[in-house]
Amino acid sequence: MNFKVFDSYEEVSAYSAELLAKVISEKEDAVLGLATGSSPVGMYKELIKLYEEGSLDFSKTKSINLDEYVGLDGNHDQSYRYFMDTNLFDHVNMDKKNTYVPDGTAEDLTEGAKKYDELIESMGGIDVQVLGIGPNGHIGFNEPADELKLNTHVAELTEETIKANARFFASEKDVPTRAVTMGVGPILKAKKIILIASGENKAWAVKSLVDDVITTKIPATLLKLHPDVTVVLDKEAASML
Ligand SMILES: N[C@@H]1[C@@H](O)[C@H](O)[C@@H](COP(=O)(O)O)O[C@@H]1O
Repeated sequence: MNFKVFDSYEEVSAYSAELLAKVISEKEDAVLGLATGSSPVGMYKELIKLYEEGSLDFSKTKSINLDEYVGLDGNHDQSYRYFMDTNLFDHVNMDKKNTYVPDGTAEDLTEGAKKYDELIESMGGIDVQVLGIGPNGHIGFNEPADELKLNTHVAELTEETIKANARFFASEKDVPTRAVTMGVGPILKAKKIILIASGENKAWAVKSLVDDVITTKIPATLLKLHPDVTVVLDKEAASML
């Protein structure tokens, strides 16, 4: 794992955008594994800037997102589809039909999850996967547990994650309790991974990335098995390293 620590979130965002832009400049039809949450918002802003300056072209890229809340359709302002549209897709020349987010309203969620894995395979896998990290070490919605799921599946959110994400909803009881998430399989199969973390509340989870332990109780520790992970941090998130 390669750790990069910056003084500010702005620098974290600019550096992460640079890494992603490099992948696109080397492969114009790159498959981008994208994430939601507050961590990558600044990176998306930087990518839009690069696009507007004419130094980045998304026309041939495809994207596949990590997760989506069960029960929220793409028009709900807290759905991850809506997040991606408003934070990135609506502002760059990406063909919307090449952007994929799991369907949290599918009648048969299990079947939908299976199809999502087939879709990832049919795209030839993910060239670069962007990740945030939960304060408890979750990635996507792969929550700490005795065992983890390999493939895309429906996940129950932990109490801690519901609390952490409540800030985006009117109240805690409005936070969906389930989500469709990629399993750790497709994440670890991505050719390259960029994990972004900022703020002191991520310091504990970030610290778990540097010791000699891999545990499903802290899903992000599985990333230690991957040969090309860059962890981009501000100094608060790096404060326990
Ligand atoms: N499912 C998402 C994750 O994909 C995200 O990485 C994490 C951190 O979010 P944030 O970046 O807002 O701290 O929490 C959410 O629950």
